[in-house]
Amino acid sequence: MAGQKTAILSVYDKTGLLDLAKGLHDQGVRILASGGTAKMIREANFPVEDVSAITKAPEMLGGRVKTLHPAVHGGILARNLDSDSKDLAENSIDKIDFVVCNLYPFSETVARINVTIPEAVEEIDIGGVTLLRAAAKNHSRVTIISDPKDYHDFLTELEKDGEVSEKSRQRYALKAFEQTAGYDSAISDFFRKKYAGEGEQQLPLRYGANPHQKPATVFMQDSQLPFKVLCGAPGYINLLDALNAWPLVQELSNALNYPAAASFKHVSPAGAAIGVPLSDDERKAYMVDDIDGIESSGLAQAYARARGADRMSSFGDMIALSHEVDLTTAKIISREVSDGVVAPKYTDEALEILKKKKGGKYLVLQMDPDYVPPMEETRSVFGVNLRQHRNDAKISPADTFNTVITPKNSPPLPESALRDLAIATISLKYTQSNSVCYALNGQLIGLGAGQQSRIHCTRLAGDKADNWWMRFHERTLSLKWKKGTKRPSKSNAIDLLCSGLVPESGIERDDFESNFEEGQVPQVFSTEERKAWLEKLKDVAVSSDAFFPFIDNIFRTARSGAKYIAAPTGSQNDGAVFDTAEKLGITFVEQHIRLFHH
Ligand SMILES: NC(=O)c1ncn([C@@H]2O[C@H](COP(=O)(O)O)[C@@H](O)[C@H]2O)c1NC=O
Repeated sequence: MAGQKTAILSVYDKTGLLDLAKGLHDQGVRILASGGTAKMIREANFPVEDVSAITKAPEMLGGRVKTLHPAVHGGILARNLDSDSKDLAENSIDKIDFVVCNLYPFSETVARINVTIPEAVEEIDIGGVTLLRAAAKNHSRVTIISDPKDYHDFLTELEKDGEVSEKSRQRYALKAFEQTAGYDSAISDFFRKKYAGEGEQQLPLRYGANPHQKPATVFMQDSQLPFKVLCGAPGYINLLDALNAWPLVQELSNALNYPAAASFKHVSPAGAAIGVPLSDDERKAYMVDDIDGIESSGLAQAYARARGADRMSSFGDMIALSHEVDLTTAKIISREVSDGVVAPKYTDEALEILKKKKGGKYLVLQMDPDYVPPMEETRSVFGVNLRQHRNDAKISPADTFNTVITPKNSPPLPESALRDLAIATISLKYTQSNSVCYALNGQLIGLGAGQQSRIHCTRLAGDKADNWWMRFHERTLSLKWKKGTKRPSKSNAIDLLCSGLVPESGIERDDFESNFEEGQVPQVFSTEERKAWLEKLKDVAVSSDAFFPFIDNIFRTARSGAKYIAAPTGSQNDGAVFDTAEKLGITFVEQHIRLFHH
C-alpha cells in the first residue's frame, strides 16, 4: 500500500504488546514481527506478518538468527537519499519506519546462582541489539521504541500527528543507546569475572567499606589494573587509601625532588613527608634511633617522618612510598602496626621482610609508576553517577606561592618555607575536606581533615602540631619505659602526656603509669611548661584547602608557630584575614586553586 508505514516488532518482554499492535493497526501501520512476538499478536487476531515475509529466510540456529538480514537492516538504515532509495529498489527492500525491540534478559540470567557460561552465552542478544543500534543510529528518520513504558506516548503521538516528532525520536534513540551500553557492560562484567586473570584486569575484594557489604570488586574497564598485589588481599578502604596516597607521594617527590612517603588512614594522610635528613631528636621522637643505615636512605627518612607526624593516627596505616623500597625502610615498616604498602618497586630483601609481616597477610602493592589516569573521573553515589575533570592542578614550590599579600614588599620566601608550603598544599589535595595542614622540616606536622567548619580544621591541625612539638620536649624524649611496653602503647601514652590529658587519678591514670618503670612515671606538663615549650615552635607553614572565612583561624595558627600561610582568597573577610596575619608577623601567600577533595 503506497505511503503505508512499516513497523518491525521483536520483543522478549511482551508487556503491552497487544495494545501496541492494536494501536499500530488502527493507524494503518504494516506490522512485521519475529517468531514469538508474531505468534502472540496473531493469536490475538491482529494482522501481522513474519519477518520471513521480507527476508525470505527462515529463523534459524535455534533463534540465533531471526532478524539479522539486509531486508531488515537495509530497511532500517536507509536514509532519505536518492542513492539509498536506489539501493533499496534494486534489492526490493522497503523502508522500515518504526522498530520496537527489547532484549533477552542477560542480567537477570547471570544473577542466578550457578549459572553456566553456555546458559549466559545463549542470553546474549545479537539481533535485538542490532535492531536497537541500527534504528537509533538512523533516528533522523526511524523511531526506536525500546521500553514498553513508552508505548502509550508513542501511540498517542502517532494518533494525534500521524508521525513521531524529531524531538521524540531523539529521546527514544538516546534511551536505546543507553540500553545497549548497559547491556554490553553487563556482558563484559560477567566475562571479566570469568576470563580476566585475577589481579590483572579485576580483583575480588574481601568486602566493601564494611564486612556486610559483599560482594566487592576492583576492576578496569578496558585495561590492566595499574597495580599488582605482591602479598595479601586488599580491602576496599585499603585501595581507596592506596589510590589517594600513591599520587600524593608521586607529586611530592616530583615537585621537591626527594623520595616521599605518606601514611594514610581513612582516605586522608595521617602523615606525609620527603626524605629530609633526620636530627638525633627526630630519630628518637619517631622511634627509629635504633635503625641502622637510616641516614643513608632518603626513603626510610621520609617514612620515619610521615609515620612520626602523628603516630597514633598512623596505627594500622596504608603506606605509600615514591621510590623502590629498600631494606631499611622495610625494617621500619616491619615493626609498626600497618595494613599495607604501595610502592613502584621493592628490593628482594625488602620484599622478603614485608611478606613475613602479619603472618604473611601484609598487603604489598606494586604500582605502575607510568600509569596516567584518565582526565575524567566518574563515581556513583546512591545509584546516581557523578563525573568531573580530575583535579590535575599542579602545585610547585617555584610557581604556586609567588603572590605574597602581606607583608607588603616581602622578600622572596626562603626555600624551606616554599618546600613546607608545597608539602602542606599537595597533602591537602588528597585530604578529605575541609582541611588545613601545618608543615615543618619537610613534613606534615598537623592535619585537620574532614571537618565541616574551617576553624575546627585549623584547631585540630594546630592541636596535632602542638602535640607533635611536645614530643620533642626533653621530658618526652627521655621517658623510661617499663620493659616489654609495646610501641603502640608507648605512642598512646606519649599522646596522652603531650596533649595534657593525663588524669590525676583513677584507672585511666593507673593504666598510664603502668607503661613506665617503677618511680619513673613522668611529671605531667604544667601550663607554664607547655606555654614556654610551645613558644619555641617557629617557622611553621600552614596551608588551607579553601579561604579562611574568619580571623579566628589566623589567631589559631599563630599559637602554633605559623610564619607562612598559603590559602585561596575570596572571603568577604579577606581584608581582615590579611591584616591579622600582618599584625602577627605571618607572611600570607595567595594560593590560587581551591583544593576540596571528596
Ligand atoms: N538473532 C536475531 O536475529 C534476533 N533478532 C531479534 N532477537 C531478539 O529476539 C527477541 C524476540 O524473539 P521472539 O519474537 O521470538 O519472542 C527479542 O528480545 C529480540 O531482541 C534476536 N535474538 C538474538 O539475537
